Amino acid sequence: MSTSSLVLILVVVAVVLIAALVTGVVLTRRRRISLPQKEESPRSGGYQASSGFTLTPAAPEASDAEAVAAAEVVEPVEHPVADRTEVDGQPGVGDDASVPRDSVKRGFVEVDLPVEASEVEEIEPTAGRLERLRGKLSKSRNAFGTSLLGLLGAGDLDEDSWQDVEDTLLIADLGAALTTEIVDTLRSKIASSGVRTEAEAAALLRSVLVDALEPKMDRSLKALPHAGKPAVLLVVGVNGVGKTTTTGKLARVLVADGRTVLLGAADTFRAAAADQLETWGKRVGAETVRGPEGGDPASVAFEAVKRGMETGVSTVLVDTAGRLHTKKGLMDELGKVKRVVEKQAVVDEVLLVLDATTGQNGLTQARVFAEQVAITGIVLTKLDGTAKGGIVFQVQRELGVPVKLVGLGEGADHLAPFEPGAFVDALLG
Ligand SMILES: Nc1nc2c(ncn2[C@@H]2O[C@H](COP(=O)(O)OP(=O)(O)OP(=O)(O)O)[C@@H](O)[C@H]2O)c(=O)[nH]1
Repeated sequence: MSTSSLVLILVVVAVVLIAALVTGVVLTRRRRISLPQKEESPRSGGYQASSGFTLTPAAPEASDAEAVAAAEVVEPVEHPVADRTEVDGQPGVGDDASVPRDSVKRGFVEVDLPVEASEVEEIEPTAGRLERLRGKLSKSRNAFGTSLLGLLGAGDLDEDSWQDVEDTLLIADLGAALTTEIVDTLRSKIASSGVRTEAEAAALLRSVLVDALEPKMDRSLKALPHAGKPAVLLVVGVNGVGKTTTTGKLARVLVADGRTVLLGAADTFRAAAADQLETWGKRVGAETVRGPEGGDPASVAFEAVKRGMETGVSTVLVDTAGRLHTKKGLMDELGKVKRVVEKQAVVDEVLLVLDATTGQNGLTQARVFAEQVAITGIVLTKLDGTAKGGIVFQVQRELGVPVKLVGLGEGADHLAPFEPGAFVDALLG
C-alpha cells in the first residue's frame, strides 16, 4: 500500500470518528433536555424529605391543624438588608451575608437553674380575701340584702312590710329568735331616729346586723407554736361538709404567712381522704402523716403531732373522720383523738366545719359536736352555694363560738377569715 493510500485511509477514519463523536454529544444533550422536569412541591415553604416527612418549625402550643396550616402558608423571610456588610455590591455568603463579621460573638452565658423541679404552688395573698371574694356571696346578697334594703328604704313601713322583713330574715336562715330580736331593734331605731332616706336605712341595717354578729368575739386562729411546740388544730365535722378541703386551704393560708405545716390524715375511714390531704400537702410543700386504711385515727393523730414536734413545724393540722358506723362511734373516736393528742401537746383549736347549704341540719350537727368536744371556732363552708348566708348569725349565737373562717368556693384559695363588717357589706352589696 502506497503512502498516499495510507494517509487517505487515516483521514477517512478520523472523519468517521469525529462525526460519531459529534453525533453522540448531540444525542446526549437532547436526552438530557428531554428529561421530565421534577414537579415543584406544593409545600414549597417547607422541606419535603424524600421519604415523605414534612419538617416544619416546632410549635408546641399549636394544634395539629394549626401546624399544618403553618406549614402551608410560610411567609418569605425578610432579608435584613440594613445589616449587610457587603456595601460594594458583592454577594454575601449564607448567614455571613447578614451578620457583620466583626460583631461581638456570643459566649457562654451562666443561667441559674432551679435546684429541683417543684410542684409547690403560688398562693393568693391572704389579706383582704373576704373583700375579694365578696362576689361569691351574690346568692345571699340577692335574697337578703337586696330585698331588705328594698323594704326598709321604701319609707314608712306598715305591718305587712315588717312581716316581709321578718320573712326575709327567716328565709335567710337567721332563726326565729334572732329574727325577732333584729326586727325589734330595727323598729325601735327607725322610730327613734326617723330614717328617711335609703342611705340612712342601709346604714342602720348595717349597724344592727354587724352588732348581731358580735364583732368583739375573738376570731384569731390559734395556729402559732408556743412553748417550743407546734400549735395543734383539729378539724372536725360530719362527712362531706368540706373538712379535708378546709384543712388543705388552711395549710395554704399558713404557708403563705411563712409558717411550716404538717398534716395528719386521721380520717382513716374514707380511703381517698388521706390521698386527698396528701395532695393538698404536696401543693404547699407540707408533709402528711397517714396511717393504714381503717387504722386507729387517734394513733395517726398522735404520730402526726410527734412528727411535727420532731421536725419543728409551726402547726400540725389534723383532719378527722366525718363518718363512722354510728354517731356514738364517731363522737367517742373524736374524744379519743383529742385525749391522745393531749398526751404530748396542747390542742389549740377544735374547728367545727359546717356546710352552710344544709341550714338547720348544720345547727343540729353543731350541737352534737359541741357536747362532745369543746369547739373553739366554726368554719362555715359552701357559702358561695347558698342564699342562706344568715346561718352565720344563728350558728354563732347558738353555740356562743365565733365563726372564724368561711369557705367561698372550691378554689384552693377560696377560704377567708370571717370579718362581721366585711361580711355584712358583702351581703348588702
Ligand atoms: N362550693 C364549695 N364547695 C366546697 C367548699 N368547701 C368544700 N367544698 C367541696 O365539698 C366537697 C366535700 O369536701 P371534702 O373536703 O371532701 O369533705 P369532707 O368533710 O372531708 O368529707 P369526708 O372526708 O367524706 O368526711 C368537695 O367537693 C369540696 O370541693 C366551699 O367553700 N364551697
